[in-house]
Amino acid sequence: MAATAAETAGGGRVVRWRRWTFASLGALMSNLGPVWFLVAPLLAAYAPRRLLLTYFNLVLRRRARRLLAAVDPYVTVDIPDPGAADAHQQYHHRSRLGGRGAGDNAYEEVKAYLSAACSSEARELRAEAAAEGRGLVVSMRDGQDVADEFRGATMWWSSVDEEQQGNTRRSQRLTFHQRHRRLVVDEYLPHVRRRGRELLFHNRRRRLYTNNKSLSYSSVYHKAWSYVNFDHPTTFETLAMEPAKKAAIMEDLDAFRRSGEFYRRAGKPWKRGYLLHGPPGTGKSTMIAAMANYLDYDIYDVELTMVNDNNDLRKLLIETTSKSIVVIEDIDCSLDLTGDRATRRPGETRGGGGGSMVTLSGLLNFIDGLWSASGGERVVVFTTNHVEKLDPALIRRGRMDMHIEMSYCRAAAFRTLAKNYLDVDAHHLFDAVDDILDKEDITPADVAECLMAAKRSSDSDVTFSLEFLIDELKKRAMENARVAAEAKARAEAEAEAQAMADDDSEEDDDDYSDDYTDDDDD
Ligand SMILES: Nc1ncnc2c1ncn2[C@@H]1O[C@H](COP(=O)(O)OP(=O)(O)OP(=O)(O)O)[C@@H](O)[C@H]1O
Repeated sequence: MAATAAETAGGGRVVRWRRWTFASLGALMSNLGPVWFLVAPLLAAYAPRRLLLTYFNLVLRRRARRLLAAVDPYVTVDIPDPGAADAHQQYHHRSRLGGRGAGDNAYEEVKAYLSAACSSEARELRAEAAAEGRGLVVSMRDGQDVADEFRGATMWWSSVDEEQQGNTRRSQRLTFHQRHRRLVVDEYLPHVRRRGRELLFHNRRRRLYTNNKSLSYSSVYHKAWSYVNFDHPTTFETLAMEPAKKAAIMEDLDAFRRSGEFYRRAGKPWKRGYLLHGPPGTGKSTMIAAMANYLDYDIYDVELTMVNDNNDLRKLLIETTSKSIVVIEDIDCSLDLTGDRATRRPGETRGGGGGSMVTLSGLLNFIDGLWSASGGERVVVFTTNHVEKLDPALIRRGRMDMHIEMSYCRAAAFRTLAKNYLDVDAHHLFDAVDDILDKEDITPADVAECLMAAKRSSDSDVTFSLEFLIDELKKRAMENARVAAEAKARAEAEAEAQAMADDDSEEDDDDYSDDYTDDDDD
């Protein structure tokens, strides 16, 4: 009974506690009523999901993946758009600067590859104006797939847009069977990028760069090069030159272009040097344009007088890109070829005024040495009107691999100019023109100028144009003869004056030695 009373007393305490607890909870709930109304469904929906997710991540994920692989054996790789406002432009900026940062170009390269692949495959396409270069870039519309066969394996590509933190992120998605994983990583993706790079390179607009004046201080905003788009129409076909000589140059360029592997194996920089020499107007600049068009290269025209010193020259040349022609025109005028300017005081040049401190050895060291480190293919062209003035160190073989003499216009070169300007292959007046050109040294520039003038006078009359040309050539021949005669007379007069001056000085010496002897005698 006592026990019962105690139990009753204990039960009463419990009941009281319970009551108090429920009463308190009731009060709390009634206070939190509206909040609870919101929180309760969230708790109900979220907490178990969260718990489930945590459990899945900790315990089941690996097993689920293994299970999934058995069920779905396909692997996807996303190549995301780096998201730059103008990624295409960036591609060109980076790739033209020697391929630095090339890792970021994967998206553009894949897009270019797919542009070629998908235009025949996908049915819903998007065409955008190329940021650089010609025409349109065709790509897949979102949700479109294209299949690409590679070494017997099928790869699927699709273009996907995904929302990420409020931004739309575009990727090119590659899907393939997991058994092709090695093939994709080792061969297919490198193949896609290589082909894409080639397409982008081919599609780009070529450029003619000129160097800006070097600053005496370094500035991140200073651009070493400025450029314009290069659209020169000259080709080897329109270049007036002996056909055999022309063919030899084209063969040499072809061999160079194909020899990347050889240069790599031999551990030599992949470069080739050409020395173009000949009188003004024989087509040295025209030849450079023809080479650039033939090789599909950019041109870097280096004005050495704008370069402070060897260090600046090095910085300048290191920024030139692969597949380019680096040109130094009139090398005999731009450099002191007989002495090393490094021995001069800063700011002192041949004439004593301020100017470039680039030395021949600086230029040669760079061409021979440092470029090997930067890789890529480069053609170096020096031009001069006076090959006889050049330092042998500059023109020795191996440095300047091919010496090309640009000569006066003879019969074969005239045929090309007649075709270019008059669109004619044969004419009875050609023999008369050949006669003059065989005897007289007239440059292709002069012949071209006469043909232009004739064309302006009578647009379609070939006979009139050739007669006009013959008259002009005769006048120039006479003018040449007059200039030559004057030069000869001047040279003879100078020689005579020199001889007289030598005689006088000999007489003075004799007088002086006589006086001296007389004084001695005294
Ligand atoms: N071999 C050539 N073939 C076709 N056109 C030529 C040739 N040579 C000269 N010309 C014509 O003459 C113009 C001047 O020639 P170009 O500037 O190439 O000569 P250059 O030898 O470089 O002269 P310079 O030494 O004065 O720079 C060219 O724009 C071109 O129209």
